[in-house]
Amino acid sequence: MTDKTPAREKPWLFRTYSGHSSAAESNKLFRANLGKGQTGLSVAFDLPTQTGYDSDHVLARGEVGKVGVPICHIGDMMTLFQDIPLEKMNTSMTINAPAAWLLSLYIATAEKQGAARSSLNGTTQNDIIKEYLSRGTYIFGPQHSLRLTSDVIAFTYREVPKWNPMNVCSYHLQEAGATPEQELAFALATAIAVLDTVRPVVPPEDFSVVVSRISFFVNAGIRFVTELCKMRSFTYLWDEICRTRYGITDEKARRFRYGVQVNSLGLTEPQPENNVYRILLEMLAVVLSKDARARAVQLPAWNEALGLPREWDQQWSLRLQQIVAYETDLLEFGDIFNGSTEIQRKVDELMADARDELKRIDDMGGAVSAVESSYMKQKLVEANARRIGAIESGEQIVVGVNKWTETEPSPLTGGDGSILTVDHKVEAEQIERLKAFKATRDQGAVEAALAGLRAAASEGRNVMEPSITAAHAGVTTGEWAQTLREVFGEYRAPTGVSRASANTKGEKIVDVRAKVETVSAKLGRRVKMLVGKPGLDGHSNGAEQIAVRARDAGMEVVYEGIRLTPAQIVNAALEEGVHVVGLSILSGSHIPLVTEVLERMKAAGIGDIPVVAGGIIPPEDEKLLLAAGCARIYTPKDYDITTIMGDIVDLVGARAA
Ligand SMILES: CC(C)(COP(=O)(O)OP(=O)(O)OC[C@H]1O[C@@H](n2cnc3c(N)ncnc32)[C@H](O)[C@@H]1OP(=O)(O)O)[C@@H](O)C(=O)NCCC(=O)NCCSC(=O)CCC(=O)O
Repeated sequence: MTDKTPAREKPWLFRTYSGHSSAAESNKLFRANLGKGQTGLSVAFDLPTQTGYDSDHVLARGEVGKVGVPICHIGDMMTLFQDIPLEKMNTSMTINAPAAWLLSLYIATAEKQGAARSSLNGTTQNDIIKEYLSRGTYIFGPQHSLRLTSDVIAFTYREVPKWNPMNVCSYHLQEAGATPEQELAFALATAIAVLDTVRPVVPPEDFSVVVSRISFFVNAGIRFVTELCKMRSFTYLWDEICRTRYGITDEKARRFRYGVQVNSLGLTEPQPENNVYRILLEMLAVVLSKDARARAVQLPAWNEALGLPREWDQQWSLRLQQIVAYETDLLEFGDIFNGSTEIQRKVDELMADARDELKRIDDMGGAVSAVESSYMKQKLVEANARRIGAIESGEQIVVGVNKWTETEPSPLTGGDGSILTVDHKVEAEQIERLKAFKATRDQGAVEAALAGLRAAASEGRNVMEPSITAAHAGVTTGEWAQTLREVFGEYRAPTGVSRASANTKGEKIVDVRAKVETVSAKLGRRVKMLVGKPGLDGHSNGAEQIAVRARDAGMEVVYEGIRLTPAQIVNAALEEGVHVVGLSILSGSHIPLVTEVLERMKAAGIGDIPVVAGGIIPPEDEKLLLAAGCARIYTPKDYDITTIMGDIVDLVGARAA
């Protein structure tokens, strides 16, 4: 270093998406991560918490503490942030349908720590539109959900002014297969739907501040030059929308502020060490251009396609960010792409396509109509089908997957313990703690708080203050959500599968179609497959692609969407008279859920119908499931769906014979 070393920009926030098992375990993990130089926290909640159920609910079975931390009440939240002063932290909470509730617990916890609401920094994800399209943790219908989002926004801009009440997410759309143009258009259409909902409920003079608090959560895939251009396009388009649609004159209020997690969909199970390169390239897309730089980054771990990452795996990802920020000279430069005609050409192209798509959605009546009519979902299912088709045909190269698959044995993945496994005991222990907590509550205060919440929800008043009162009174996550379920009702989003066409090409699908005809002739009716998603996991891409391809192969397909109980799936198999059942589970709860389906099928007298399962299933679990009676297991390495279809028809054919 010399005297001439230029001043460095402040780096973005460093986070890792973490949380599992229990509040106490997750607190330990948070403090360890902060000790390693992480500058913010990103909380992963388990699926029961994300869908508004307490750990002792029947639907929570097998899911407690799996993909995140279970938070049932203020006691759990206080444990989660024990010895972490919230007034000094910048916390992201990936919470959507019950965002108002988890924010209330967070505020109540801060208040117990002696911190003022106004000091809090952070983000509640709170983007329900993409839950219908991709993540699947919605509870209520679009109108009621947007009203809750709008309540959070209208509350925070006054009471918690540094809080980001929502992150409009294009991240999960890319995980569902979205093209860069779709990511731009669908996310911006979502932001418009939210602002159009909140505009009438805030005084006009406050609207510019409200707009300035809208922030985004974006993805970055491996085509990193296009992704870099996508980020620049987002910045220009958001500025344009704020100016022209909302008349925002303050330039600062129009800034495109975004956080990032880079792509998980493209991480490979074969030769997983190569994912480190992918993650670095993807990160460059969001940090290289200063004028469109991410303000917060979290990176997936190299082994995410294998299972849950361990602390060391997360540390390796954090170190990658630190090397880019502190060892390279990146932060010493202004924008290194301004003036590049090639970059601008691509940006203009992306913006033109995104504007066309935005106009189409606007003409349909906006993002909510485009969800309800299943337009957006169908487009995503089709885009993902094209992506998978290109990998199958070899048109899109994925190193180690469809090319250069030969490999030396990896020293990183050998033996047990190369991924994190959550102890099965955590569920029972969490339920015990919940029982003990409930026993200490003032029941009168709980009931009064729930009555206050119900009244606010049904009378159209902001639910935030009553929710904070409920948090202090010891109301649980399940009680809060159940009260609102009773007022708003529940919702099932369109699957987008019935109208999506796959149009698979190549000889292999022609062979499978012929096989389906032969087996159907033998059966005397068309081969019929049930595609089921048991449990609370809402990541439905796999199930959708199987359903679409099975239909393309000539099968009749029953797919009723996410979050079904094993009992409902077995009922559907009986009623629909299917010949094969395919189950998809990505949350790690495959053992209890698949075995329950198998047992119930036996009990219902249809135990001879073949059951196949797909998901992130480690080899040891694969053995257990095959021993329990599962006919086939598919994991991310089985990327060729047409081959899977061939396999499935063979299974049905063998049974028919
Ligand atoms: C978008 C942000 C980063 C905004 O955060 P903050 O409010 O803390 O930041 P900020 O104050 O807006 O910005 C920080 C600094 O950058 C400056 N700044 C911001 N935007 C700027 C811009 N466009 N141009 C120039 N400067 C800018 C600000 O003035 C400020 O500077 P000064 O400091 O000088 O004032 C946030 O919402 C966030 O962290 N989002 C990501 C959340 C996340 O990680 N979610 C994980 C989801 S995990 C997930 O979904 C996993 C997958 C799954 O579960 O399915």
